[in-house]
Amino acid sequence: MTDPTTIDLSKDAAARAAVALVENGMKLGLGTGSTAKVFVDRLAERVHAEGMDLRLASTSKATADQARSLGLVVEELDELGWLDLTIDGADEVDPDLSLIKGGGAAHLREKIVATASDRMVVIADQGKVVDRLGKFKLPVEVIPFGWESTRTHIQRALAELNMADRPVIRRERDGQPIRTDENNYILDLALEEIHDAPALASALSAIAGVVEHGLFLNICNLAIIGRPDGSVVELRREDLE
Ligand SMILES: O=C(CO)[C@H](O)[C@H](O)COP(=O)(O)O
Repeated sequence: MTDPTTIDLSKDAAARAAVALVENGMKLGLGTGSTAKVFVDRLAERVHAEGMDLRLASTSKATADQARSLGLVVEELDELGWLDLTIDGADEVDPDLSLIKGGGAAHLREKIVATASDRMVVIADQGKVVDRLGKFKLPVEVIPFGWESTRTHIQRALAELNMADRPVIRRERDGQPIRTDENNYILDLALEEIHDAPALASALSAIAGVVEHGLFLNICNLAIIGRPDGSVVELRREDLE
């Protein structure tokens, strides 16, 4: 576990390294979360300092608002078509560059944007690197209509994979279910260890009412892991192949 006092330095190191990957003229996807927020801050500094010409799409309303507040122009993904690069955070990164995302309830748009990009780069602190996915609760975005039936289907699917859990609906402080940018609910799955992520991903995707789960498999090309001393470690997909 990373010491919380050093996390911001780690995030800043990862964000700065990611900003260095951005080239003038790129179409760029902006992620969501506290690490992505640092990246957008650093990106805006570089864009203004160098007069860079970028076209940007966002994975959430929150990031779009932040970027616009910093003087960046954010367009709809469909106006840009295909992106060169998306830079985003993650909740867990394993040695195969498989990810859990959705801690910020944005994984649906995050997955759409990342998979509409030539490359996805993850930025994170060391605390996100795990040997096996699953300690972080796996978020699953579901349609509000019939969500309790959807939860029952998820529970049955987990049982068939020898995983036991009763998914918990994510709530706001006032007790209301949180709503995603697409107005859906989030169910969080406390699985502890995911032994067969592709099987779990397929099982979840096959359930009516599930919009998207937070497993990102074979999507991330590079993970930049920031360290408190300002250095970074890079985990690359090419090194795995
Ligand atoms: O998936 C996400 C949002 O849905 C975030 O990228 C993930 O939760 C990491 O966030 P942070 O950088 O704040 O730890």
